[in-house]
Amino acid sequence: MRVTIFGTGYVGLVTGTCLAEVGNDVVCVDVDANKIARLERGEVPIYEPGLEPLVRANHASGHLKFTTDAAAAIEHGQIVFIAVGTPPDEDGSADLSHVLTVARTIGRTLSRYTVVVNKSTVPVGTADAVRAAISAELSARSSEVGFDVVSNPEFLKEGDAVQDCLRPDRIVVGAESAHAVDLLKALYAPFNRNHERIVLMDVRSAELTKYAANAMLATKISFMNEIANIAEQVGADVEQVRRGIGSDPRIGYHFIYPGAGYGGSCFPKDVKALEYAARAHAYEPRLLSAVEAVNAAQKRRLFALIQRHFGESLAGRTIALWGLAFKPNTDDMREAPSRTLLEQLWAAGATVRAYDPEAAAETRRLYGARKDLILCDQQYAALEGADALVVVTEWKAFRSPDFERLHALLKERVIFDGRNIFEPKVVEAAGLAYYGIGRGRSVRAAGGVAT
Ligand SMILES: NC(=O)c1ccc[n+]([C@@H]2O[C@H](COP(=O)([O-])OP(=O)(O)OC[C@H]3O[C@@H](n4cnc5c(N)ncnc54)[C@H](O)[C@@H]3O)[C@@H](O)[C@H]2O)c1
Ligand SMILES: O=c1ccn([C@@H]2O[C@H](COP(=O)(O)OP(=O)(O)O[C@H]3O[C@H](CO)[C@@H](O)[C@H](O)[C@H]3O)[C@@H](O)[C@H]2O)c(=O)[nH]1
Repeated sequence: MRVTIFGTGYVGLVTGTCLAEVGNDVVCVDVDANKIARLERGEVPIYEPGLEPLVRANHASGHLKFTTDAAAAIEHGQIVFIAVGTPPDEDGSADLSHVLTVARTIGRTLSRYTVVVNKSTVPVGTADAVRAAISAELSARSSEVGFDVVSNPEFLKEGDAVQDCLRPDRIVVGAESAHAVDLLKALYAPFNRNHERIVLMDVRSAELTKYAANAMLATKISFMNEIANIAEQVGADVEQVRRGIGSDPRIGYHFIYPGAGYGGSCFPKDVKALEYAARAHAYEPRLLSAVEAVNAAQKRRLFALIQRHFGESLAGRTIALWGLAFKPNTDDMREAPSRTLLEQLWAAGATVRAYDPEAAAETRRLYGARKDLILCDQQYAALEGADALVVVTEWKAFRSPDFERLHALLKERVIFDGRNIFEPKVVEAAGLAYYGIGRGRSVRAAGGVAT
C-alpha cells in the first residue's frame, strides 16, 4: 500500500519504518528540514533501540522515503497518517495547531479519495475538527473529493517502540466508514496474524481510549508512590508490598514500580489534557488531579531525602547522578524526574556530576555549559570527588555496581536509590548508607524517617 506519514518523531518514524518493513511504500514528511536531511543520510535523530538499522535498510530498498514536500507526500498516499506533536498548552489543554495545520494542508492538496488516519494523541472531537478543516479547504477550491477520517491512537513506549509497533497488543481503530476500516485491516494484517488485535469502535471512543490508557497507567504509578510514602512513614518496605500485591492477577506486576515519579512526553501531558477536557465538560476530575499532584511531589522526593541526610545546606556538596533520561533505553528528557532534581540541587548550591548512557547530548542541549554540571562519559567517573550517588534512571548497567568501588570513591558513602534497584542489605553490608523510595526500615536505620 502507499502510505504517507506526517511527522517523523517517535511515533511517525517508527510507524513509517515498521509499515515499510512489511512491504508498504511509505513517504514520511516533516516540516523540520534538518531532521529530513539527517534521515536521508541514514541518521536517526532519536535513540530508539533497533530503529536505525531498520530505517537504513528500508530507505536503501526504496520502501521508506523522506521529504519536506507535503503536497507530493499527500499525492503519494492512499492512507495519510497524522503523527505530529500535540504538546500541552499553558492551561494544560492539548495544542492541536500542528494537527490542524496538517489537516488544512491535506484539504488544500487532496485530489482523490484518501483515508486520513489520526495517530497523534488528541482530545475527543478532534477527528471532527480535522474533518471540518479538510472540508473547508476542499470547499474553498470547489473540490468534491471524498475522504474519511479515522482515529488510530498509538500505544508504543519509548525504548521499546519498534517491538511495540511490530507486535502491538492492540490496534484501536475508531471509524465510521466500512471502507476505511477495510483498508486499515489490510494495512495492519501483517501485525495481526496470530490473534485478533484490532479493536473497532466509534471515533470519539477511540480518542478517549488513548487518554484512558495513559491515565490508568499514571494512576497505578502514583498509587504505588503513595503507598511507598506511607511505607516510609510506617517502617515497611514497599518492594515487599509490591511483590505481595502484584501476585494478585487482578492487580498484576506491571506499572507498580515506585520511584522518582513518572516523566516523559506522554503521561504528564495526557493526564493534564484529560483533566482539562473533563473540566471543559463541567466534570471535576478529582482522581486525575490527585494522580498529578502525587507525581509532582514524588519528583521532589529524592531531593528531600538528600537534604535531610546532609542537613539544610548543600552548598559546596558534589552529588553524582546515574541516569538523566526519563526512563532507560531512550535519550528523551521531556518531563524527566532528573530535571526536577538537577534544578533543586543547583538551587541549593550543589554541583552535579552526571552519567547517562544516552542522554548526555540532550542534557547539554537543555542546560548548556554551566560549572555546576559535569557530564561524565563513564558511570564511575561521575563518582570522583562526589559526596553521594543518586540513581535516577534504572539503566541495566547500574543494577550490579561494584559496591567496593563506590565505597572507595564516595566521600560520604551514601546512596539514594530513586528506582529501588538495589537491595538495602547488600549496600549496607558494603559500608554504604542506603535510602530508597518507600523502604522505611533502611530509612530509619540511616537516620530518620523522611517527610
Ligand atoms: N512519544 C511517544 O512515545 C508517543 C507514543 C504514543 C503516542 N504519542 C503521541 O503521538 C504524537 C507524536 O508524538 P511524538 O513523540 O512522535 O512527537 P515528536 O515531537 O517526537 O515528533 C513530532 C514531529 O512532527 C513534526 N511536525 C510538526 N508539525 C508538522 C507538520 N505540519 N507537518 C509535518 N511534520 C510536522 C515535528 O517537526 C516533529 O518532527 C503526540 O500526539 C504524542 O502524544 C507519542
Ligand atoms: O512501574 C512504573 C512504570 C513506569 N514508570 C515511569 O513512568 C514513565 C513512563 O514510562 P513508560 O510508560 O514506560 O514510557 P512512555 O514511553 O512514556 O510510554 C507511555 O506513554 C506512551 C505515549 O502516550 C504510550 O504510548 C505508552 O503506552 C505508555 O506506556 C517513566 O518515567 C517511568 O520511569 C514508573 O515510575 N513506574
